[in-house]
Order: sequence, then structure tokens, then C-alpha cells
Amino acid sequence: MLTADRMAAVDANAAALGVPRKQLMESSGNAVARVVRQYVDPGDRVILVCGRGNNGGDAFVAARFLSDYDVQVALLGHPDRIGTDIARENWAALQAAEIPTTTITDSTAIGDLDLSGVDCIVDAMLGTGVTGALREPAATAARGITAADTPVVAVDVPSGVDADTGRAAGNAVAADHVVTFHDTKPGLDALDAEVTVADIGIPAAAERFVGPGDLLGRDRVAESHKGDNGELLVIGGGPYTGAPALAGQAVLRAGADLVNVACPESVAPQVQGYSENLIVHPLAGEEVTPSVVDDLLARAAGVDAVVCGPGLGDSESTRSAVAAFLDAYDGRVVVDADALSVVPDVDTDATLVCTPHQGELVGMGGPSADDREQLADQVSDFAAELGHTVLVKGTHDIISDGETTRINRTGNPGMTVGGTGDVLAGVVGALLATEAPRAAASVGAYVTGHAGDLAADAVGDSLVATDLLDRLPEALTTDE
Ligand SMILES: NC(=O)C1=CN([C@@H]2O[C@H](COP(=O)(O)OP(=O)(O)OC[C@H]3O[C@@H](n4cnc5c(N)ncnc54)[C@H](O)[C@@H]3O)[C@@H](O)[C@H]2O)[C@@H](O)CC1
Ligand SMILES: [K+]
Repeated sequence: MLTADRMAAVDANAAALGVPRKQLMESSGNAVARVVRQYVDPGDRVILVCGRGNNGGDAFVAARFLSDYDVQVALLGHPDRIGTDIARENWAALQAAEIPTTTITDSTAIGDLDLSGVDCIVDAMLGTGVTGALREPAATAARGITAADTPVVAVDVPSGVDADTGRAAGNAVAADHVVTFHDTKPGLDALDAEVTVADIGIPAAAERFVGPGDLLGRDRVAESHKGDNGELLVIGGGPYTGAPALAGQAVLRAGADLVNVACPESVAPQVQGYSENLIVHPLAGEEVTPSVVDDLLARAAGVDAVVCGPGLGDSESTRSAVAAFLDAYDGRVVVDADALSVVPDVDTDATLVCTPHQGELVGMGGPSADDREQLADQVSDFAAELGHTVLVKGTHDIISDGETTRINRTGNPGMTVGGTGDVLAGVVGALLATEAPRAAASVGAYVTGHAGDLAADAVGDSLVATDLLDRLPEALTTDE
């Protein structure tokens, strides 16, 4: 079951894997023609009523697969205003092949659309691109198509229906049969129509591997205010100073508005010294101890997400402090580094994203395996048992919440240098402030690896963690 947004992400991931949308459109059109043939005999009349988006484009292709029939392609709108290149190219192919087309450019002319004596109507006016109630001439055409005493095959979703909800903001086509693509859509269940799910050749990898499509639809709102994109608290430092500073800077580079770094007072000036962008809160003592947990909880109460672990060290007292913090906290937390080992023993209401490397995973009582797919299955079971999202760092990162498991293939051997894990924790934390845990972990791994790949292009083997910070803005943008 795929929502329209997930379908768009999968589609973009397929394109990145070398299966472009025009190829998918060819398969979609072919699949539509296959279903149409169930309703007609050679020589019968088929009319395809098409919009100017890719839903119409699917039907332009279908028309080429229906050469045994008396086919008519009706375009609602002017051919110059076909919205996408691939639909326009398929429209041009119809002209070149002399397949009969008509265009209805005047909204009053929709009455001329003669549906009498037609043996099958293909509804390709609107698919997942619909916004609001059908406008003219589509609204009138939808009424005409529904009223005709003829089988109606809808492309992807009946025009006017929202594929996510099954509801229509105005009137909509009542279809007999819906041909949808790759996977079914939540809104189709509620319809009184037969549904065919057509395999259009999207590789399983487009869903399994995190890709550029996963970055879509997460643009920051143009008029956002300070805080809308997240305020974070990083808890770290003590034996180390660089780790919390890297995590804090990664939080900001990944798009959050504010980052607070709570670290022992003994290292606070040094952490602050790395960057004037960090708001540093000194905690009493030389390491994080149980005596500062109330202070941490008070600071964590007001933020959107916490990153806990970078540079904390693994003293018994620090581990007790982390356990007490997680015990009492109910927000969202990225748990990294030495903080990870306490997770299996705490009973927390917080939503955790744990970011172990393979050694830390074993330290948490988790699985180990050399084979990626075997490890992925085991990580899924481990995440389900833990009740939290797990991101296992490796040559290929494995992300699972126990329900869905994703693999990330960005990144390179140069990233085994110290500090890149702190950057990852910060990026995931920033995303966790505004996104669901699995999405934050998947996109965080992809973006951090991508930043590492951009850095490796520039500096090769000399890569250091701060190089990643500089590339995060570029890694977060998408060409789509
Ligand atoms: N992976 C995918 O996403 C694939 C999508 N394909 C097809 O592409 C379709 C989506 O294409 P598009 O995104 O181009 O969108 P659509 O073709 O569904 O609709 C876009 C057009 O509808 C117009 N429009 C929007 N709301 C309207 C309203 N209320 N009244 C009248 N006109 C309205 C827009 O101005 C635009 O011209 C899918 O439904 C499917 O048929 C397939 O080709 C294959 C793969
Ligand atoms: K449609």
C-alpha cells in the first residue's frame, strides 16, 4: 500500500537507479491496454479521455497498444499546455503515427464529446496530481463518463478521487475498473470498482534502498519561523570535546534552527570554542553524572529532539545518568556511542533512534552477520524486540523499525575516520525533530553518506569529519 507521496519517492528512486519515468509510463500504458482488451472485441470503439498530466500520458501510450480497435484520443486542453515532457513526447508520437486525436480546448465544447456508441471509455483525466474539486471541462466530462452506459477503465485512480483517502472534493468519475501501478493505493479500497495492480517494472531496490526520492517533499516552509524547523539538545562530552561539537554543528547544517549542547563545565569552553553557532550549557562536574539528570530533563522538556551520547565516555556514573535520563524522558532521542549500551536495560517512554556501528550493536545484545541481507533480517527482529528504530552503520547502513527495513548505500571507506558518526547522529537528530523515526534515520544515513561522497570527491583519502559538515547543505538538496 503506497500513498501518493511514497509513490513519488519510489518513482524518483527508480529513475536514480536508471529506470526513468518515461519507461514506467510505457509499462503503465501497456497495462491499461491489457485491461481495456477485457472489455472489447477487435474493431470496437474505445475512447480515451485524457488530461494534460502524466495520467493522460499513460493513456497516450495505451492508445498505441490498442491498434486492433477503433481508437479515439480526446485531450482536455490545448496540446501546447501538456504539463510534462514525457506526456508531450507521447502525444507527439500519436500525431506522427496518425492515431486519431481530438482536443477540447473550449470548456463549452465538452458537450461535443460523443460517448454514444463507444464500447469502452478510458478515464485518464487526472491521477494522483488532482488538487481540490474537478474544474471544467473535467467536471462535466466526469459526469458524462459516469452517465454513459459503457464500461469505464480508470488509469491509476478514478479522476477526481484522492488516491490517499478515496474521497473526492467535488464530483468524480465512477469507474468499473481501476488499473493502478506498482502497488495498491489506500483510497482504492473504498471504491466500488475492480482494481488491477500492474507491475510496471519498478525494481524492488527503489523501495529497499534509500535514494534521492526519499528527500522529496521535505522542503522547509517558505515562511517558517525560528523553531519551526526544530530545536535540539545534544548531551555529550566529558572525556571528549570534539564529538558533541560535531554533532551540534551537524544539527544546524541539517536544517534545525537551534541547538543546545549540554556538556560538563570542564569542557564547555572548549566545545563553545569550536563554534559560535552552538548554545552551550555547562553541567556541574567533569563528566555527566546522575546529579545533573534533573537539569538535563528540564532542558530536554522544551526541545523537539535530543541527541544523547557523543563523547560522553563509558564510566559507570555516566551510564547511570544516561539510564536515569532515558527512564524519565518521553520525547524523541537519537542514542549514539557510549550511551547505546544502556538502551536494552531501560524502560523508557521516549521514542529512540539508536545509531550503533556493528560492534556497538553486538554490545547492545544485537545480532552480527557478514551477509547484508541476513543481518538486515536480524536487525529487523532486534528493532522489533527493542521497540525502537535502529540504524546500523556499515559499508551499507541498515535501518529498521521492526516493520520496514531500508538499506543505505551512500558513503565511502574514507568515512571510517573519527567524528563521522557524531555528524550522522546530529543529522538524524535534526531530521527527527520534524519527521518520523524511520524516515529521519533513513534520510539521515543517506544524506550523511552523500556528504561524505562529495567530500571524498574533493579531498580523497584526506577526508575529515568537518568536511562532511560543509557538504551537508548540498547533500540535502535534490535535483527533482
Ligand atoms: N510512479 C509514478 O508516480 C507514476 C505515475 N504515472 C502516472 O502519473 C500520474 C500522475 O501524473 P501527474 O503528477 O502529472 O498528475 P495528473 O496527471 O494526475 O494531474 C496533473 C494535471 O491535472 C491538473 N489538475 C490538478 N487538479 C485539477 C483539478 N481539480 N481539476 C482539473 N485539473 C486539475 C493539473 O493542472 C495538471 O495538468 C499517475 O496518476 C499515473 O497515472 C505513471 O505514468 C507511471 C509511474
Ligand atoms: K484517472
